[in-house]
Amino acid sequence: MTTRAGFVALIGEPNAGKSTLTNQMVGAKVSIVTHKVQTTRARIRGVAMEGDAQIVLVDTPGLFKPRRRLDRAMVAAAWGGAADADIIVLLIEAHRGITDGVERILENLGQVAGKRPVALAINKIDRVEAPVLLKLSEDMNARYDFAQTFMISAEKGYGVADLRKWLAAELPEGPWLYPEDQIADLPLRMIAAEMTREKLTLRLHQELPYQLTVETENWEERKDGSARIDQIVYVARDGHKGIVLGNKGETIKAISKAAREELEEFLGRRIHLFVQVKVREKWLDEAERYSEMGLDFKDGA
Ligand SMILES: Nc1nc2c(ncn2[C@@H]2O[C@H](COP(=O)(O)OP(=O)(O)OP(=O)(O)O)[C@@H](O)[C@H]2O)c(=O)[nH]1
Repeated sequence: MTTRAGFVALIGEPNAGKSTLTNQMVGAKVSIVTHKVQTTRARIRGVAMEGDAQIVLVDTPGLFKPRRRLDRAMVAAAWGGAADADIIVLLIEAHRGITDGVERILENLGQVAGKRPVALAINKIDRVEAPVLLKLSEDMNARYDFAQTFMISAEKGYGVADLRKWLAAELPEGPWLYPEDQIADLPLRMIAAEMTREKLTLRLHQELPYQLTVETENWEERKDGSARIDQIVYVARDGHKGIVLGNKGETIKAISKAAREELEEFLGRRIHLFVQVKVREKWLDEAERYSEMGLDFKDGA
């Protein structure tokens, strides 16, 4: 059997539908979809199987105009993800057309992509009429030599199977990157970490969440059908630890409770969630950890 495997980077403006598409392709709620922009900080990988191919989806943060230091790092991260990938998929919104943001992406695309194939996925086709869609497809293809154009609705699932099939066929031959029996578990651990991170984002000062990371360290199934999940929130500084813990641990307790409730609803069973907060010194300098998460801070940020 010839197997194929590789990385597919989804790039696009905030809200283009990258998380929705990842979830649709993988078949599980891997990254948390919210109506707020720029919620996806780290690259969250979902693994989609298509025949003998393993498609590792890299869900990049939205590409947007950098303002602050961390914003610039996030843009670098988004492009970093694309630069590492075997295939790039540029996701745009059908009803918004070629926005300034899309223009900016197009400007850099050739350089980042090099010889890698770039597919265009026009998303949210449920929101426009066919002539608008065809015109947009023509205009985009006049600006860049896309390997293929897909018209999809990530939300409704239209066109997603075609995209997945095409990606599978384009990926290089090679062994799978994740063992088959781990694929089901992998997204769950990420989902659990994402849920906690989302609660942290909602609860804390807006700057802080970008500087912390949540990892699911342990997942233990219990005989009574419940599961014990241990997570660690890594922060950059001692001061941040205090903020995350809150007065007498109030903040972290509230966050854990909210995350546990969402997890229980998502999984449909009882969950015992234990969240610890730890300082990872020089977290911002740990290039290795960043690249693990898909964040690349080398770009002068
Ligand atoms: N009508 C319609 N809405 C969609 C479709 N796909 C996604 N959306 C909506 O668009 C919004 C943004 O989707 P996300 O998947 O969060 O977008 P994203 O690109 O991951 O956003 P960031 O992570 O912030 O960069 C959500 O409200 C989705 O429900 C679609 O095919 N049709």
